[in-house]
Amino acid sequence: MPDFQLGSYKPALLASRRFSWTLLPPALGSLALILLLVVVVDYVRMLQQRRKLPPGPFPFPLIGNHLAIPKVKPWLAWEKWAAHYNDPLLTLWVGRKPTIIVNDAWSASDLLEKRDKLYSSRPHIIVMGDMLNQTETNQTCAVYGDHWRLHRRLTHTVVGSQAVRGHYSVQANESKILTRNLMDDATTYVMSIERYSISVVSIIGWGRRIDRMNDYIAQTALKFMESVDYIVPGAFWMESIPQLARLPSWIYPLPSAIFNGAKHTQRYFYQLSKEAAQKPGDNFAKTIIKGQQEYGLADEDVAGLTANLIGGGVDTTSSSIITTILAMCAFPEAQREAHEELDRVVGRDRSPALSDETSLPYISAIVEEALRWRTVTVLGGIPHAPTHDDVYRGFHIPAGTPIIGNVWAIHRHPREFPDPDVFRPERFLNGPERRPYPNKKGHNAFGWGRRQCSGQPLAQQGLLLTIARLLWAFDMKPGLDESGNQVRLDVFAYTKSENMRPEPFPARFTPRSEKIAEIIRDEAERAREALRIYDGETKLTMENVP
Ligand code: HEM
Repeated sequence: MPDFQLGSYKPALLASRRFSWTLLPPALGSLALILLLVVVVDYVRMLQQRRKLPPGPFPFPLIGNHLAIPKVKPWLAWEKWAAHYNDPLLTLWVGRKPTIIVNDAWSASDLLEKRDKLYSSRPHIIVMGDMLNQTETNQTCAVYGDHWRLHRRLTHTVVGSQAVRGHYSVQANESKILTRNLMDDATTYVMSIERYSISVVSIIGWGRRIDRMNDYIAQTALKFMESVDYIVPGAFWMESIPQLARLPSWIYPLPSAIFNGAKHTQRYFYQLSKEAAQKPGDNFAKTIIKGQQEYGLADEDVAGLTANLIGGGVDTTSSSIITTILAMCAFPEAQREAHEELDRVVGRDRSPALSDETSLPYISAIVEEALRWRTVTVLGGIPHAPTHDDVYRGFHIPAGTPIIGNVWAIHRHPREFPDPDVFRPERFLNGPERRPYPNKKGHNAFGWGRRQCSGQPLAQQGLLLTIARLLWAFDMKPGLDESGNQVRLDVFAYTKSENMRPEPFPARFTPRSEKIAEIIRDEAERAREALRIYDGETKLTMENVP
């Protein structure tokens, strides 16, 4: 009779000087049996834990709901699943661990705003965290604690509400150039908007203006931003089975390829910051490099702090502007109201200025509605996680559980936003269309509680001044097809990225008068002169970084 006990085989195997194949099948059998037992015990644990968690699809052992999670725009399915289970909270098993998806504003606020002392950490993230070497060194992924606080404080010095007043003229000048670019060539309006967003943060971060869209840093930045999709549950097997990330590279080369690439990118951003520190004038990189020793920052921390200006601020801002253009083309009555307000407050003989901001409530409402209507960060950026176990509505939420706000569902809930796909700035005016919402702002485009977007003041200031200027300048209309007919716009045609934006659509930007066209040209020229102090090239590339 073969012996199926691994324990008794071990000495036999070791003692045997010549390997005997006859021993292998029973040994493997025993191993398989033990593994099976481990899996069964673990599955029983999962199922017991599941009984105390919010509802959700039934998980498989080891892989949980990995196969059930749609690989494209999963937020659409989660909105439906929450309705199916009749609960705004939904549990998904990413491998052996639960993730909670929150599908309405009030539950999200209960957890992430009212209990923000508990829910302001981040879960252990394998790909975007460990693989990209960001778990310890980047504010976006760092766990709640002193190191994260230091990062947040430093970021605040450059994009906090006080600091951003100092960036107004850079944003205003770049938006004047953007307006002229749209007037001159509507076919490249998306690229012009991206150049504008990158240039603003590049000047603030490294003191260097981006003049061309094919600029090396701009292109590197755009590539860098693609990593935002690494966070979507179900995107990587490694997230479901973290052990895969520890396999030797000759078996599974992906983890080390990602890690080495990330280290290289961090070296690049560090060197870029060191280079910027030598420039005349102020920039964020200079401040951080100067304080590196005093704050005890590793080179990777410096890279993270500076690169976050791009990672956080470029795609988000560009996509929100493009969304607003889509809304203006698709909902001309909102555009008419905006023009009426601008004509009344600003007139057509000068462009809007900082002092007009408080007198343009409808334009402000357009910005808020655009952030609500098609929120760029459709899953609220990066998941939160509680630092301790918690009980909410009788559910037991273990420490470290990823909590994802499904902003797609939250911002389209008909209770808060009737006819949610209709663009109605009136929702954000203090009139009858304003519905109760758990926070004063009336939406969560910038996240929740202590973790909410550090760059919000910069983003809001830039969006308001840019949208006001574009609306003052142009009649925005859908582009024309080959037969000269206006194209039909699809307000649901959005990319599948977690930082979503409209699929490309043609648009026309017609100056609202001859005089306005003249002002656009004149202001752009003067803005270009004012920004000349930030001109300059860098020889540093990813290929030659030391
Ligand atoms: C329309 C523009 C923007 C939107 C919609 C947006 C949205 C978000 C969201 C949803 C989060 C996650 C919040 C949470 O976890 O609760 C976030 C975090 C963050 N954002 Fe933004 N963001 C924008 C612009 C910016 C800009 C301009 C910067 C910097 C220049 C920036 C830097 C950051 C940083 C550093 C974090 C991490 C905060 C932390 O974990 O402590 N963002 N953003």
